[in-house]
Amino acid sequence: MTLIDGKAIAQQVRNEVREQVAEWVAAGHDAPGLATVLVGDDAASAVYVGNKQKACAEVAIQGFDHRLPVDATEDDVKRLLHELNADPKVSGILLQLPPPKHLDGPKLTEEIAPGKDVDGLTPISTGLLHKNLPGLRPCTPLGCMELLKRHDVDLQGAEAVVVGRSDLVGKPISALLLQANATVTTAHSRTRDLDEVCRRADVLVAAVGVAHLIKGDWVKEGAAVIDVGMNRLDGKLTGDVEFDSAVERAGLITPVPGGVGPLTVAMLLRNTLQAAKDAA
Ligand SMILES: NC(=O)C1=CN([C@@H]2O[C@H](COP(=O)(O)OP(=O)(O)OC[C@H]3O[C@@H](n4cnc5c(N)ncnc54)[C@H](OP(=O)(O)O)[C@@H]3O)[C@@H](O)[C@H]2O)C=CC1
Ligand SMILES: Nc1nc(=O)c2c([nH]1)NC[C@@H]1CN(c3ccc(C(=O)N[C@@H](CCC(=O)O)C(=O)O)cc3)C=[N+]21
Repeated sequence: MTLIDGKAIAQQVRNEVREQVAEWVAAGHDAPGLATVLVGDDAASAVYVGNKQKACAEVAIQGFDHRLPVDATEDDVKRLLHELNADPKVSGILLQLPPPKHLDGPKLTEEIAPGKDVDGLTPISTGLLHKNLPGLRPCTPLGCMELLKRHDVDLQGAEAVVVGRSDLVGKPISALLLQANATVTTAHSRTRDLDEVCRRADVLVAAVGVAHLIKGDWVKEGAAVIDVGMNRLDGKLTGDVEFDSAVERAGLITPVPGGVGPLTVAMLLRNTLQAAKDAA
């Protein structure tokens, strides 16, 4: 059994991005810029945004940290997003989700210019993904693929099961696995016999948000298990997979924390550099 070290792989990716940013700047271009937009004062979201800004600084991407009050209106957010769309120093824009309840996150996301959509969540980016055309892909799904790639997991003809079908995670992961020639099943809350479906998986991705939903004996012997879930259980961060029992059967598995999470941030940096290059 191999434990996937997400922190170490994320560090490798960040080192690569730092070198590529340095080359880009040395060639006479402006440093790429990432604008994060946080509406309200949700503590967890503030931590995530803070991590993203720190990661930018580390690779010499310019960070623009925008905070709007919890009572900001739809027009306030749209106005800021439009300003950022027009600002040549801003290569990428990330609207932290979810916003306060009175705002519609997916609808506001649509205001982001497709070329600056480093989260890969606008309908244009989604369309490009599903047509396998060049574009910006969502960061967490990219991070999952990077982990599989760096561990040489053969996806050709592999049985992949993704549990979860959200626009942010489940659906785009399924699309990327399909493009990599896996045979993909996307399971969700209405899926019958979820345990049996999971047992088929050579590659099992859990993106649900229910602590320890996926039991150890649902894991096929030797499978690669990617746990995207981030759940608080008894004050501790834990995944969607019952790790202690799954580890007995998996060939390869991500821990939570220290698995997919760090890759999400690293892929955001890579996307920001890509956006800057595509805009030049
Ligand atoms: N590591 C990282 O970087 C990131 C981690 N996350 C984490 O990933 C998890 C998923 O996030 P997200 O996709 O946004 O969550 P959503 O709540 O948007 O989607 C959850 C999905 O899981 C399905 N589901 C819910 N309950 C069950 C069940 N009992 N059995 C089978 N399927 C079920 C839902 O099905 P249905 O569609 O039928 O309702 C839905 O498709 C969360 O824990 C989140 O915190 C999210 C983003 C990044
Ligand atoms: N527009 C938008 N884009 C996102 O990508 C987005 C979002 N909104 N809203 C919320 C989710 C969640 N998310 C995480 C990113 C990194 C970690 C992460 O770095 N986790 C670390 C440490 C976590 C900790 O210790 O608290 C780990 O797993 O090791 C977790 C979760 C991005 N999201």
